Amino acid sequence: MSRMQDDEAVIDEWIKGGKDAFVFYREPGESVCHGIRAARSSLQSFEGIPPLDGKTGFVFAPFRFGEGHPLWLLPLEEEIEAGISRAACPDEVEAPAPMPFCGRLEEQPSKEYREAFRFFSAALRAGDFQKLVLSRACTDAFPRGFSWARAFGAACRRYVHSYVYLFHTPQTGFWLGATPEILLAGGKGDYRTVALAGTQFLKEGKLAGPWSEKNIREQAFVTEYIGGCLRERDIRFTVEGPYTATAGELAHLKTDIRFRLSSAEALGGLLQALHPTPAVCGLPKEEAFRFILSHEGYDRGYYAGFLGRWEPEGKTALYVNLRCMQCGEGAEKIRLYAGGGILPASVCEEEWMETERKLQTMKYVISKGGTDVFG
Ligand SMILES: C=C(O[C@H]1C=CC=C(C(=O)O)[C@@H]1O)C(=O)O
Repeated sequence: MSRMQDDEAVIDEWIKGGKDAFVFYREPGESVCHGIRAARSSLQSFEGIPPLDGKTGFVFAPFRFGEGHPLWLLPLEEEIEAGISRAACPDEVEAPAPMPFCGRLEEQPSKEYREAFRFFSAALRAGDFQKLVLSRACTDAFPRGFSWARAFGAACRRYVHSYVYLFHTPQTGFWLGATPEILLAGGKGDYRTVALAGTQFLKEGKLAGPWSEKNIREQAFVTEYIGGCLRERDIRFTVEGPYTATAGELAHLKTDIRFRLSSAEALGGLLQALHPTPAVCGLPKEEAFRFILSHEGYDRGYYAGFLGRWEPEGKTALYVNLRCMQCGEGAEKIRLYAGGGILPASVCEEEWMETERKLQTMKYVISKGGTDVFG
């Protein structure tokens, strides 16, 4: 593994170098980022999780397999480490420095969102589901002089508690995200996952009030589901939480769940059971998954999928693909994604505003990726 100086310079070099596929990622709290690149010919794609057994690499998986969204596996052929370049301005540091709003918050839900919400809400009130996650996508223009490398650097500096990544293949185009949610991480038999749900917006770095019943219930569903998955497999676990965890200008309720796995083979089966968690799907899971595919009204693609290092005999660190954006090869606009958990008592306008706030995570990064930076 070679060592280099500055993340933005390396990323620029890799993009210009024309290598087919690469990823840069920065683990929460780390001060270095890691890069992996591979030629198109050594990229592998699979239609599900089971083929991952016995393999290693960097995984990029969709919410739903099929429909032109396979799981991509980048072999660990060429790896580097790079330092994160320093903050150019003070707002590029997570709270307490307030984040400037990037564009207007759209207060009125779109027609499509309202319609989908109506369906989701009716099914919840009829008692068909305990919880459903409704999400949406929107587009944004590239600012002048936009650079993926600069955007990645800004995300690393701003979202220090999140997993930040920039992924590219010719088939997927660019994806960039800053996610607060671990799906499955660990090594040498010791693993952990989290139950993350419920959202509040921070005011000057602090919670605006106590957590509502709705948020507490929404998060407890996730903890219960994960606990059930582990119990079914006779895996003993410990639980810590829920406690408040921050992600940029947002706060969530989080429970840490730790356990031991005696064999590396068990990891694939557990991953299959965990994905998609009720933090991005709903309960009961299979029915909620089908309901989302039929009624959400758009294709999530790799949003709410998962990504990260997959080394069952070494270190595995997979995250849920939240607070992310994408640009297909040659496309002129960026597509951003956000969603939120809905319960029977949820209010359309409030849920919409939650997605607006979540979208700010990437809107900030987009604006920082341009040459006309504000702040
Ligand atoms: C689905 C998303 O967030 C999940 C993770 C944390 C809090 C959530 C919530 O409050 O609804 C969601 O479950 C998203 O950011 O798109």
